Amino acid sequence: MTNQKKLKAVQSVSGQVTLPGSKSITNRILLLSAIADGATTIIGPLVSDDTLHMIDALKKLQVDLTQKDNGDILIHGTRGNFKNKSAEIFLGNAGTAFRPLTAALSFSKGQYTLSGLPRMHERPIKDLVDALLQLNADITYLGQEGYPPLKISPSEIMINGPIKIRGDISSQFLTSLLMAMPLTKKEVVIEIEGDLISKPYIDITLNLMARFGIHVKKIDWKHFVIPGSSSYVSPGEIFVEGDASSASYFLAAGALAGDIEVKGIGRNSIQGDVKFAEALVLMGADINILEASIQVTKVAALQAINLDCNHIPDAAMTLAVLALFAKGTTKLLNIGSWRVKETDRIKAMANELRKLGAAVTEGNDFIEITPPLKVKEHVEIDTYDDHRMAMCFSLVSLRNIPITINDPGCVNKTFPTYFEVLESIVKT
Ligand SMILES: O=C(O)C1=C[C@@H](OP(=O)(O)O)[C@@H](O)[C@H](O)C1
Ligand SMILES: C=C(OP(=O)(O)O)C(=O)O
Repeated sequence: MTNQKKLKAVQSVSGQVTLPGSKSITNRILLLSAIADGATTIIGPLVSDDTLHMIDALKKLQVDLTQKDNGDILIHGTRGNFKNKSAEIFLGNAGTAFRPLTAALSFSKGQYTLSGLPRMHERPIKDLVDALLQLNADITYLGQEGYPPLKISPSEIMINGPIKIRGDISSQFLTSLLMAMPLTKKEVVIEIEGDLISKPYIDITLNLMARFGIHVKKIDWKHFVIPGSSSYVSPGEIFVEGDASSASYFLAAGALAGDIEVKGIGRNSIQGDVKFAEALVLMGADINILEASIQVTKVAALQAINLDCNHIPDAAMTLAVLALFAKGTTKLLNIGSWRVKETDRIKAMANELRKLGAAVTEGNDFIEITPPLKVKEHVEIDTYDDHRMAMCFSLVSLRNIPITINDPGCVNKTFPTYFEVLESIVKT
């Protein structure tokens, strides 16, 4: 039987929410700490399915990693030389674990298989593998060509001129290559072929690499120059800021139903998804971005927007649900990558918004939503094993509309305590 979360109609919300750590930052720092020189204490990491897959993988590679009682993680770096030279690694549906490990393990002179959940095996990886093959990496597809699972075998990595990589399906391919390249200790130029999507995630990568001592030169988003003869050095302690994509649900909750302060991200966040706050302002919200928190208050009337969302692909899903309560037709553009994420998110979003009464037009890389006069009550929302579908649609309840979320456990991918935190701001 389907597991369900029945959410009651809620009139208003208020209070403070402390965000869990960022998934993108946690998984990058876990890997960087594991391949750096020295010991790193990671303060405030996210503990969720996606980061546990990275943690388990590193443990399998015999990285000395300790999860402390207070949640911090201590890692003794290997300088890129994993002790275990033969492992079968399962990574669920964690893109931020699968993609970055692919390049790092290709340079590790070991015999590894990388596999995941069936959906991971439908998510493309060819552009990353093609880039690594130019370097003489030995990678073979164990299933369908272009997709996981992968077999990685030992090889002599060779660099002859710039490495070309495509970045129009996922930015995680470039992130993977960037993070692994310093292991070669050679100066390398990475050249982007075609368009690069989700650029702010590359800035997270560059920022964190710099924290570990590698300063990459970015030239017009086309070329990335990685310095030679330097290697990653642990910063000792490193703090994980709150997850900006997770923040979007509570910022939206405030805009829909009350006064909310979201703690854990703020003015100096390194995550592109803080720009979700700007999209909310376009919809009419009153937002105050402070040093370490963001405040939002209920909007009398939300306005529809027409927005290129390429820079905030994850948080943009939250806008699609807000569109149900906005005046006019909302158009979210340049979101083609939604089709190859946890599910085909354009299709899933369109299906479920229609169940609530919205008129939805889907394109290859856009979605257009016109709200109904009255959003339907007691609708059962399917979540497609996509955490963001569950979290986004839970927001409907905050406009006094009871709703049921099917298989709510999918939130474990990035936010295991999501429904408890949501409950904590509900005013009865
Ligand atoms: O690098 C990252 O941490 C991420 C990049 C984005 O993926 P794409 O680059 O595939 O859009 C994003 O959707 C994902 O949740 C996390
Ligand atoms: C796309 C996402 O995840 P992944 O890191 O698996 O790509 C996401 O969290 O929305």
